[in-house]
Amino acid sequence: MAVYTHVSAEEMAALLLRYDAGTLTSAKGIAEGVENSNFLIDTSGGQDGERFILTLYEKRVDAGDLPFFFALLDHLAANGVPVPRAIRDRDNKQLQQVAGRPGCLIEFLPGVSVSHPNPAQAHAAGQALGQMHAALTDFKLDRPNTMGPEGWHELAAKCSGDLDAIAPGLSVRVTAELEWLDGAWPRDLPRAVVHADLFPDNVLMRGDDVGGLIDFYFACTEVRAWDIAVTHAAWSFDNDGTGYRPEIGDAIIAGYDAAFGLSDAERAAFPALARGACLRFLLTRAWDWLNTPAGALVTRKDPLAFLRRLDHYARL
Ligand SMILES: Nc1ncnc2c1ncn2[C@@H]1O[C@H](COP(=O)(O)OP(=O)(O)OP(=O)(O)O)[C@@H](O)[C@H]1O
Ligand SMILES: N[C@@H](CCO)C(=O)O
Repeated sequence: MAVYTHVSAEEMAALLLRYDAGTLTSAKGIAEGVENSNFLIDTSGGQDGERFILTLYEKRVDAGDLPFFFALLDHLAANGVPVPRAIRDRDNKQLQQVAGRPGCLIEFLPGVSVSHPNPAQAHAAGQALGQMHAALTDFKLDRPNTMGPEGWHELAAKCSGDLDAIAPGLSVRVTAELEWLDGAWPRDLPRAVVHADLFPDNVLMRGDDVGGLIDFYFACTEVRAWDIAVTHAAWSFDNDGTGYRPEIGDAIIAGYDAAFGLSDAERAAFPALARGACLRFLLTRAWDWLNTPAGALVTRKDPLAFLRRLDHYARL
């Protein structure tokens, strides 16, 4: 369960006083996620009550980047992409301090995250990613990718020999992969702001349709086709990283093609982009595996599930 910071009912009630959102009727910590603390908040607002998400930013989110993320969500929502906006309080402020941390009240979107997507859902997710990229072609802000090629080197150096405690030989494998990616990374492809973390748990489905895209806190300026590689790697395998599901991978690409499309150069670079995606999640999961505080209410994610995906893309 991702709740790193406890927020008392009194603190939540006091926060709600800043908004035209009614008074607190219930609050629950949300089980999913590993990065931030999230709470489901119900209030007496509206005709039949209103529902919100309260997010407290932890770990990898730098509070200085929050204005970028909020502007991105506002831009996407204004262009018809189903994303949750950060709500403005009566003073027009989106960013708050809650229980000593940066936090924000966010629109609640209906839908569920699927853990074993079907091809229609994968097609819809690929299409939603393409629509998001289309809507971002005129988005003017930039944010460097802290989880890009340079970040992988830094993270690998910080984990160093401890990687072998996760799996014997992992350290050598990561070093070899970094070297390969240094040579193969396609630096000349078009760059844009990308989501960079569009896992199934960040897509809220309503049946086979996309009801919402959430969790933009790794969004950054990067090779745009990296986003489709991340999404492909995240969706197209069983959760433990075995069993590539070609019908899912193909549906993701087909959905994306229908909404935005990949150039020949982007298609040619796909194996390298996908290997970079796998290394990114292997390394962040490995770091978390080795460093999650014992008392945190969080379920660590398996780094080796992305080593197995990496093996798949390396065979292409
Ligand atoms: N705007 C929203 N509307 C509805 N549910 C939401 C919303 N934002 C978050 N959630 C719920 O909270 C869960 C955790 O949110 P989120 O994925 O943003 O957390 P995180 O810790 O940043 O996760 P991750 O590990 O994927 O980076 C989601 O899986 C979803 O169930
Ligand atoms: N989506 C990521 C967590 C965010 O870095 C993972 O599953 O490892």
